[in-house]
Amino acid sequence: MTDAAIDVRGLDHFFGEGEARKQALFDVNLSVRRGSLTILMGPSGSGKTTLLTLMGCLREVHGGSIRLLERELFQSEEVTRIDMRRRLGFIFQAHNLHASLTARQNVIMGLQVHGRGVPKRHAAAADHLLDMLGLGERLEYLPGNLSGGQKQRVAIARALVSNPDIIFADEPTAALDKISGMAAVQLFRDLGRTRGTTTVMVTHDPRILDLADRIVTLEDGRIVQDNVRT
Ligand SMILES: Nc1ncnc2c1ncn2[C@@H]1O[C@H](COP(=O)(O)OP(=O)(O)OP(=O)(O)O)[C@@H](O)[C@H]1O
Repeated sequence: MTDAAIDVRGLDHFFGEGEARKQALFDVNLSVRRGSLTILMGPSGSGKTTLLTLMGCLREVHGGSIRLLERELFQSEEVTRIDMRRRLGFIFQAHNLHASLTARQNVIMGLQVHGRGVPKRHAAAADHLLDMLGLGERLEYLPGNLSGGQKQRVAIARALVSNPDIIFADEPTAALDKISGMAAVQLFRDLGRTRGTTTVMVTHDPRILDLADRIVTLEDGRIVQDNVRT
């Protein structure tokens, strides 16, 4: 097994057709070490989300190569991408919790969509993660009775409960206060150290930069800075 969970080579990406065609990524090269925590930064429109969604098999790769967990995504079949997505955890700003399900049930959904595990262990796994994220007292709450930051933490627990190989997160701490934001990112770091989980996270949050192993900065669709921290 190679040390790279993700290996991006010569990646270009375009949106639109004809006159409206616009290049969003230019010759991006990035190798992400297994178990590491990488932050993607850069101004609005620099291509962070485009890169994250390409690596996360949520878009088709049109030019260049992405090897994800040793599988090539360029010219891959949709069925390969679906299969790969089962090994990934996604955390987006729009947390999309089910309004009629409790915090615990929302997290269990993260396992059921993967068809993973033994059902009677699902609740224990969900409770453990919610507890680690400071929501041990809110297991039975519906999303409508949770604050924005609490909902975001439920979404984080839902992404982690299937024990993904890679976590892709877009501004996961934006709705969180400093302490819960740091705790969530610390959890990603710990999962990297203990389980080899790789995290790639887009953020503008300066409070968590010190927790990253690497900070990659994009501008106008290109990597302009790559700061590996020791
Ligand atoms: N679906 C789309 N159709 C057309 N253009 C798009 C689409 N998605 C992104 N773009 C363009 O691609 C470029 C990169 O966008 P992207 O969302 O990846 O940037 P970003 O760095 O994530 O920005 P933000 O921090 O605002 O989320 C921008 O110029 C954007 O307008």
